[in-house]
Amino acid sequence: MYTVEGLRQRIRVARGEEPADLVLRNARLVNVCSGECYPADIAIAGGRIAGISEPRGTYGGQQERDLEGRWLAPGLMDGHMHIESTMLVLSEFARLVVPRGVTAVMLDPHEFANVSGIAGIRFVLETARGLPLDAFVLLSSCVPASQYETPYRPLLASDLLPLLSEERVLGLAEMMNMPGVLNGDEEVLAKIAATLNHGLVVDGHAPGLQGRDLCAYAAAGISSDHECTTVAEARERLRLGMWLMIREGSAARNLEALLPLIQELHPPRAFFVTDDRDPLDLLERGHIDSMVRRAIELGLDPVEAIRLASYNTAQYFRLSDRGAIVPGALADLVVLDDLRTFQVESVYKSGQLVAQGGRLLIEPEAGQLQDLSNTIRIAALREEDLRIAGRPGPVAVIGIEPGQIVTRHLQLEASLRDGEIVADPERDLLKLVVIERHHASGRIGLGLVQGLGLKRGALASSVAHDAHNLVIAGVSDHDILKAAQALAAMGGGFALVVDGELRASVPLPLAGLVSAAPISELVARLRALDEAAAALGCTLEHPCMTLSFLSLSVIPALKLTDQGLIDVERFAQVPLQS
Ligand code: HPA
Ligand SMILES: [Mn+2]
Repeated sequence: MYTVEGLRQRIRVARGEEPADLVLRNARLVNVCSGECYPADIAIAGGRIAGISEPRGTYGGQQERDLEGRWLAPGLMDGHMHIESTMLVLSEFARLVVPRGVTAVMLDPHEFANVSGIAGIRFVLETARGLPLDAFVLLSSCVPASQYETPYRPLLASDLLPLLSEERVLGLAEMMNMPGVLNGDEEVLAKIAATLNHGLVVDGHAPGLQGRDLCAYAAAGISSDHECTTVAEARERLRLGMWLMIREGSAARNLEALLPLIQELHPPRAFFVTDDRDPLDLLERGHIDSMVRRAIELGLDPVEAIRLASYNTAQYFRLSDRGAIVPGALADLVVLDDLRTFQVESVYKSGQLVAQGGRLLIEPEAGQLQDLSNTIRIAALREEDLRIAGRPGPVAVIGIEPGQIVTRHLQLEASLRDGEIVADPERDLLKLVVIERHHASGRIGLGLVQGLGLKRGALASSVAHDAHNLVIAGVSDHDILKAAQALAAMGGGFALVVDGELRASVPLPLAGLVSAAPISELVARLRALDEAAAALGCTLEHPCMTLSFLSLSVIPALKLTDQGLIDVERFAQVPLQS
């Protein structure tokens, strides 16, 4: 909020007519606007940068700090992420990433929106207050992701319209419904038009789109894409004036493949995003800081790497008062012991020292956690509800691709017992079920999956993109049922059941997606579950992450939802045996 008084103070401080609140002396300023690094003093007033002078210059301040020649960079920003993938509430997320230099994130809360509708989006807006980082929201554009998934309730343009005026809302989130755009779907275009009329941005999600369809997608006002996996795709989008979001998530990792294009074109319309980082990855690899570090390791100029994680992101979202160390900008600053390895010594948010030596110095407000618990509502189920009648011959099987969210569409010989299709652990064929959990309808999708490796028991998750019904893979119907009941009792999360007993679990009681627990506790339980699953033959490093994407009906090739088996390439529901 600008005031006459605030502007007047900044002018007088910049002219040296009154002391700054804080002067950072003897810095090596990383200037993302000019592309240079040079010695400077920085005068800060009212949380913003007032003036910049030669080192040991004439600015004086109420507080002064000699940075002793350390580098000073703008605060880092993540231009597209889902807080739900971290399984943390925003206050715990901030505790982890602010000491790494992150001062702003742009969130798409579509997981919360699928489970709790508008209340889910408002939950994120509420818990974004009082944090030492700025959490912005882009409104979830595709709830449900497709007509083949059943969320708590669909979100219409009329639902989103009131939120477009919220201060922290920057636009419409990833428009996954490409057919809806190209076919001129009324609801889809109404959401886009309302967003553009508010002067806000519309994020894209256009894997594989090209040529005239990509032109049409861009002509509809969609201005970015984070789904590029090749230089050719990225180049085509840059040529059309779209902004290139370079993604490095826990599963989808595109930085290394796309960096040669950045080194060739140095495009101003590109910036870093993580999309989905799980808590283990956040702890072990880091956040956007790890992308800056990796890009520099791969040969990118450090100033350009930092610009891709700060200034460019701010420019895309039309946030002209952040992303660079220039007069008038927010004093969101990162002090670095080393530029090339991006070793953070301390972090300032709006001119306040908020982190030093890897620790947060202020206690983030947890925010009132609106009641997003008790969101698992399933009907009373019996083992006979899980039975699959079958006959000898081929059956459709979802083939897991380790480390990917895409799957293969397999046709394998069915294993039968008494006229029923059953799991066959010797062939790594498990039964896969998706149980509708929003309205206790009793609807169940039934299928088979290969690639988990589990030889006994059942693994269950209430994180099941995007509608987040319960997805469970298991050897016996008894354990599958017990695992569903265990999830309901926890209010959601992950559960591993063997011989009817709960062997390991990770409670995620907020919407069945997130926990308010500290990351250390969450990571300990995730690791214990991974180890217990490995002891039962599981071959994937993080099986629950993989399990959670087996129901996503917009990512190829074969997926299972509460409505049944979905051939994503044909975009049609298909039988197990044709
Ligand atoms: N991550 C999480 N949710 C999603 C994605 C994704 O990549 N695509 C569609 N929904
Ligand atoms: Mn999702």
